[in-house]
Amino acid sequence: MSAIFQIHNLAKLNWSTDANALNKYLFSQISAEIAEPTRIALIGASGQGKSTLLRIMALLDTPDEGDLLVNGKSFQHIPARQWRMTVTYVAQQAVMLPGSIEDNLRMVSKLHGQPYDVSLATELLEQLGLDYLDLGKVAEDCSGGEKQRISLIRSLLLRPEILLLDEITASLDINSTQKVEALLLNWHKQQGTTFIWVTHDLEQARRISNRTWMMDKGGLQEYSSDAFFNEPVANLAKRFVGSTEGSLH
Ligand SMILES: Nc1ncnc2c1ncn2[C@@H]1O[C@H](COP(=O)(O)OP(=O)(O)OP(=O)(O)O)[C@@H](O)[C@H]1O
Repeated sequence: MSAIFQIHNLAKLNWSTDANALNKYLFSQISAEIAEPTRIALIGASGQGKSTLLRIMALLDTPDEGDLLVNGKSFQHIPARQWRMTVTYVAQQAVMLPGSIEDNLRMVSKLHGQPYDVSLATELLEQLGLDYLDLGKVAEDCSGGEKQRISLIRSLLLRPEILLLDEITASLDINSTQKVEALLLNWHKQQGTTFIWVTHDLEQARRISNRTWMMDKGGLQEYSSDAFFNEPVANLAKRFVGSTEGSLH
């Protein structure tokens, strides 16, 4: 049986035209395989290309070299819209579609020709503490944290096989962050959805993952989260090269 997701020798050229730029590539020779449903924390210092890698995985940006395969099929043979129903990106800055909150929740299913699951939407709104919202409210008028959670629900309604989560709790308070983490851990358990979650919060990375991918110096290293986070903090810090943002307490 094919792996759920494969990355083969992926590279993205550095767009800097500065002849003195240190590296030709933002990242290169990135390979990884997800053989079974997995919870992955993607960590690394700012500017390493974590968001760019996720966006390429969702075909929102193009790789300069290499291949991506979902269930054994290359991205070159799958229409982007179909690909994104399987590999769905949730952005850090949630963008609301025009219309109401309900329009937003319905619209994505409509765009992808899937029935709108109203009971699931209601359940997810409740689990994320959004059941107080008037669904007729203009989505654009919601707060940043509300938009973030609406956008996550919008993506979950597609029931993708792989969720790419880009710092999705960065604008949330602790209470809402806990709700998002609990919902996604439960969703993974119930639905077998793989997620790759970019976070700068190493405590969060430890809580939500069983594998850790670390981007550093243009490459990607893979670890078991148990092994990675059980190391002495000093070693961890050394591995987290160049980063001043890791916050393991
Ligand atoms: N071809 C490219 N595509 C995207 N970014 C590029 C490219 N070439 C150079 N860059 C630079 O590399 C960095 C990539 O940013 P990106 O958001 O992917 O990194 P990140 O690891 O997610 O950072 P952060 O943790 O700060 O969000 C940016 O500084 C961008 O200007």
